Amino acid sequence: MRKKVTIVGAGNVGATAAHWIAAKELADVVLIDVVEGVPQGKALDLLQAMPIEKRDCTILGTNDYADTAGSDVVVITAGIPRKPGMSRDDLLMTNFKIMSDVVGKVVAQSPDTIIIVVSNPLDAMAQAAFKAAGFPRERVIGMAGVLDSARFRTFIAEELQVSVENVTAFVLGGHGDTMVPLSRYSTMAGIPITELIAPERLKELETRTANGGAEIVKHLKTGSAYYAPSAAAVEMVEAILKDKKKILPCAAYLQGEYGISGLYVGVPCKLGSKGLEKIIEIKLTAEEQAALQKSADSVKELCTVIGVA
Ligand SMILES: NC(=O)c1ccc[n+]([C@@H]2O[C@H](COP(=O)([O-])OP(=O)(O)OC[C@H]3O[C@@H](n4cnc5c(N)ncnc54)[C@H](O)[C@@H]3O)[C@@H](O)[C@H]2O)c1
Ligand SMILES: O=C(O)C[C@H](O)C(=O)O
Repeated sequence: MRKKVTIVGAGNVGATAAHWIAAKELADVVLIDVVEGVPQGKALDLLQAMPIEKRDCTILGTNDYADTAGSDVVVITAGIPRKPGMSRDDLLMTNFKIMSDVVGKVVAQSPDTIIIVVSNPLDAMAQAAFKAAGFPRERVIGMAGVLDSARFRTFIAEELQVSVENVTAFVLGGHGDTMVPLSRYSTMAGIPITELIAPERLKELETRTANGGAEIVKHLKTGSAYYAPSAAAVEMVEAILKDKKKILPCAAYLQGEYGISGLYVGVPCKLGSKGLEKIIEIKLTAEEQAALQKSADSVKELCTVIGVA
């Protein structure tokens, strides 16, 4: 039997995630939204691309959670995106209400599922979903680090004029201005980029990465990025469905790792069929640890505001 993935929110990120899943023939997809007609229309449109793409996936658009029953993975993208001049934190109250509404309905239909949270502000929304779901931390994971690291990898590959396949990078911390691009653990063909790119230039690439979301919002004006974010969420879905044991930076509920407790923060994680299978602890310098702590503090502030700290 094919795997089943539900995507909550049939907007830009949600519909594009459905597209990537179907294009990779990873699973049958259920696309659900509060707006009537939009998930149905987008799902039917995508379904009609399957004969052309030679992919056998069903794609169902719906407003009824009964259709999501028994999902292996649920990706939550429901929520408003930011516009120019806004920070992700400005979305907190609106998206918290949406998250609280959605998670209960998801869990009622798929009590054994693994939830991947995408809605912003990411780490606080992951924490809200975790508390609302009542699942173990292994089954509620936030997507941000894969996207932020992909942005960093893009800029490094451009800088060094090499294939993106040669570049690995890690961005840790919360998905906000305080995220922590870890140049020391980023490589080109195994060579630390700190040996290849001058420190001042590296700093510029780190800053561009940290502002990567805002750079796209400024261009788009009406919303935020969705091609790379949806591809990032689908990389996590694939790692879980195929039990790949893949190490990816994800927002996970820390219980003492990196000296942080009771909070979602981006760290390197091993993803497999059980969801979050391990948190990888890498040695940080005092400066990196302080930056991670600062980032965690800003996540905690948001969690306190919505009462999920
Ligand atoms: N974590 C990340 O790295 C990352 C990256 C990109 C976007 N995002 C976030 O993802 C969210 C979605 O972005 P988008 O560009 O797809 O926005 P969008 O406006 O295109 O889509 C959001 C969809 O959510 C739906 N929705 C609203 N309330 C709902 C509810 N209660 N139940 C079901 N659906 C509901 C809307 O009808 C809409 O179709 C935003 O919060 C955005 O900030 C996060
Ligand atoms: O920037 C945003 O608001 C959307 C997303 O978090 C991103 O980084 O692209």
